[in-house]
Amino acid sequence: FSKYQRNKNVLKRIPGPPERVIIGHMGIFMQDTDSMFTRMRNFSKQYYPIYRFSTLYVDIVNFLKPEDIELVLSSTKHLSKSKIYTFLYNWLGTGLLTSTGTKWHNRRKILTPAFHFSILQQFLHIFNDETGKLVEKLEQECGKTIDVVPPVTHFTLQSIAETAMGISSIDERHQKEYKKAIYEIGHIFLRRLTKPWYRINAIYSMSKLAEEENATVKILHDFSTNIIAEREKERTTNVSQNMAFYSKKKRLAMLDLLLSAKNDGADIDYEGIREEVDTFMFEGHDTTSMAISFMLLVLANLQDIQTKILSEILNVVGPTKIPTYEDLQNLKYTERCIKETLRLFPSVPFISRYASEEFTTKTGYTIPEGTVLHIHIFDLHRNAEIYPEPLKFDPDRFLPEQVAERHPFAYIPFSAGPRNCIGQRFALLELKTVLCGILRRFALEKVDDMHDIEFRPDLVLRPKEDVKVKILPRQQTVQ
Ligand code: HEM
Repeated sequence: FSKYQRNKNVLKRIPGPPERVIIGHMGIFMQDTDSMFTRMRNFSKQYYPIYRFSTLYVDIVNFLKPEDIELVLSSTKHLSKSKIYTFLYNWLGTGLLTSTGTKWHNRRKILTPAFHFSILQQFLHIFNDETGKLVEKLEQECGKTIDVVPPVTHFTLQSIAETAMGISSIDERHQKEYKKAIYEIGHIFLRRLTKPWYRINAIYSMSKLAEEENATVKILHDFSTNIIAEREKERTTNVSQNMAFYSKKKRLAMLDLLLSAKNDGADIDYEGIREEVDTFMFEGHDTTSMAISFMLLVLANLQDIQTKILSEILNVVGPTKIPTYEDLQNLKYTERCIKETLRLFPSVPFISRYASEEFTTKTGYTIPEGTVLHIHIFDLHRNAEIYPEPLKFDPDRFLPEQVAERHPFAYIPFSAGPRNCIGQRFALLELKTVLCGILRRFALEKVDDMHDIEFRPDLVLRPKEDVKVKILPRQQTVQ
């Protein structure tokens, strides 16, 4: 890399000379995607608090300071996602994650009630049942070291299918195919991203990679189409039971809400429903799966934290009782540990927007319209200026008095502002439920050091290798 100024208008210090500009030559794109994650971390350190990454075809400004991040995320002007999200269109269409403008606004309005707390309360028994099944599965692994990601992913996939989609279960074969396709689509996305010539649709569509993408998307779409068909069948054959399931206020879970909206003539057709099913199946299982897996890794590493969480669970819920919604709300220490896990291991490590008009950052740069804006959640959360000893796992960082001292945009695992994560309360509830189930039955022991974990670039924060934890039967002596 050479560090120099390319286009004075793109990133302009006010006052003073332009700086902090990296020009990427083609060499970077030819390198393997493996080192990309580490390279991004190095740039963030070297060029903090803001830098421009410039290539032949795009200018990206990278934001690392909460004050600047707030400007982007809280604004109603920069709500559009950047061009890289268009690489997901073949699979996700323009569902809630990828859409813009009126379409996004209307969909968000339709879908928000599906995550109301009265709906989430009704999901709790599903989280509890699925936790029971996960615990049974782990029981067979007692005494062994396992990669926790596969069983946890099975749990989160089953949970999102049963809750948001209202499906009773997904058979093992379809689950396997779907999980494999999700890994593949992430890999294809990355390979396309790092090859500039694949930005030109005409070239990409003739490539071997596009062929691979189409085959993978077919598997993913078959999966979502089956879910919709199954739910439609269940709705017509089981009307009275369905009505009893939902609250008297007639709030519906996600897929039922969309099917009803379509039947009532709202502006959504079958394709529209499928893009949301694809979006929510993915966002609703992969993010939580990584969060739970990293949480188990942290607890296996830090016995004192594990003991304290278990102690809180035993005091608030008890040794065997199935947790109620209220119990879970009272797990305050556990919640702080979940937050600290998502600080160190944010399931979505970066997000990207498009500047729809010129603005000036708090750090003093003019960002012209059309610039791609990258927000590095991973680096923000590990910034030593904001979080002293950033690698230290310290749940007290989330005590109200400590939170009050930080900038509100210093912690954004669920993004923030109008386009924040619609599923964040769903995720917290799921995480707390599964922790209750696992920690009361098993003691987790360290295998790998949590700070030795290396990541690979993907749609979510993924480890390069397994997340290994040793599972032992718990002697419930902690009080
Ligand atoms: C620990 C778990 C989770 C984390 C860390 C997380 C994080 C995020 C982040 C950072 C975004 C912003 C993405 C962007 O701007 O590109 C987002 C958006 C979104 N999330 Fe989550 N998420 C989690 C769980 C969930 C769950 C459980 C669901 C669904 C049940 C969900 C559904 C969505 C959707 C649909 C969006 C797009 C929202 C919009 O643009 O209006 N997420 N999530």
